[in-house]
Amino acid sequence: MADKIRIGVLGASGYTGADLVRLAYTHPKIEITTLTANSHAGKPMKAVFKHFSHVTLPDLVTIDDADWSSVDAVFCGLPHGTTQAITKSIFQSHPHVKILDMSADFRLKDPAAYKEWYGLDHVATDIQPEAVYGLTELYRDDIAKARLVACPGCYPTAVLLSLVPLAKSGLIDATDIVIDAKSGVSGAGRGLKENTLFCEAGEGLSPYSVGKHRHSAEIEQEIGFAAGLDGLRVNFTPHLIPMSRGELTTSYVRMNQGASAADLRQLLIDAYASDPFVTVLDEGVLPQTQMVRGSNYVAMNVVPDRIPGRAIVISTLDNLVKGSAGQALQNFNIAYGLEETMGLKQLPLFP
Ligand SMILES: NC(=O)C1=CN([C@@H]2O[C@H](COP(=O)(O)OP(=O)(O)OC[C@H]3O[C@@H](n4cnc5c(N)ncnc54)[C@H](OP(=O)(O)O)[C@@H]3O)[C@@H](O)[C@H]2O)C=CC1
Ligand SMILES: CC(=O)N[C@@H](CCC(=O)OP(=O)(O)O)C(=O)O
Repeated sequence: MADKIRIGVLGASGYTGADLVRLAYTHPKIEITTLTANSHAGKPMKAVFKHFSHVTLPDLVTIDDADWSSVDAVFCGLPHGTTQAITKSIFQSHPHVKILDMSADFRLKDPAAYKEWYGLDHVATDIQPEAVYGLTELYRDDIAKARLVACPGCYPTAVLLSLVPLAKSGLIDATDIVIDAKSGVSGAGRGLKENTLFCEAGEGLSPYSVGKHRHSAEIEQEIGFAAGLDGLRVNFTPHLIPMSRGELTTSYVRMNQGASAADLRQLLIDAYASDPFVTVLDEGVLPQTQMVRGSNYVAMNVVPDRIPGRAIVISTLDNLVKGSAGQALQNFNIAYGLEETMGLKQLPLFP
């Protein structure tokens, strides 16, 4: 392998693309060669983002002007729906390129489910079977062999890391899960949206997409696989909170006969004993977004519910790092046989 792996980033003028560039810039095995944008095409990165004022990066170009033969890997931070055609084109015309997609377009295995949740026909169903769901800690072996990695959504990453081992073990009843989730505003992307304006998102807390958020489909798919259940349903309610990054999910679960919250916690400790980015906190210590901000870490814990037979599982991550760009880079490291933590070792930012 050449000393450096040349990467392109689709959607580098967006939040996930820019955070990928931020992390990749100091990665010892990466050379950033191509950055694309839509409305910002033609501009230097430092004209779009103030935090890139100190470094030299390629200027933003349109997707049509990018040369894919000069990259080895592509990270994709495009809105869902705009990802499929370009991914398929690169995948088929440049067999040496690996693609790490941060959008939702290749996460759902069933094209009918994609149509149901995203309201669009999938235009790359022929390459969908090649996509590996990029929840690193659960699919590491498949990611190592994949050319197309569909990185999970930010909420599903927090929820699934904390619940899949429990659902798989049978310690919880996978058919009775209620998830209360909260996200910082960057989760909605950089585009102008009225509910994300400072005056409208600040000093407020808003539930949204109640009973119909599209991440329900991903969560149900993966917990369903883990529990061996078809047609599983979960209750998932997201909220927008006035902070720029970070999210926290609180899952209310019913335990199967005889299990305790301590058993659930011990199972998570054992499941993630050798995973560098998953921290099961000490007994009684509650996850907070401040534990993970700006880092690839996930912090989680389990506490007993006052209602007998129930437990509360809390998980937190940074939506732009472990929830998207960081996990994509972690998957890139695995796909290229590099140390999994390369470029991702920075501790959370505090305060
Ligand atoms: N934000 C988050 O926390 C997370 C986001 N994701 C997913 O990652 C993807 C990117 O999200 P995010 O970075 O937040 O989004 P942003 O809205 O911040 O950025 C979108 C990027 O895509 C470009 N773009 C938009 N439309 C087109 C188009 N038609 N053709 C080509 N390029 C286009 C934009 O270019 P320009 O600005 O120049 O117009 C920009 O670079 C989405 O699929 C999102 O759902 C996944 C996990 C977490
Ligand atoms: C606060 C906020 O709006 N968050 C986004 C989640 C971002 C994400 O993970 O989106 P994808 O699944 O499309 O990749 C949302 O709820 O839609």
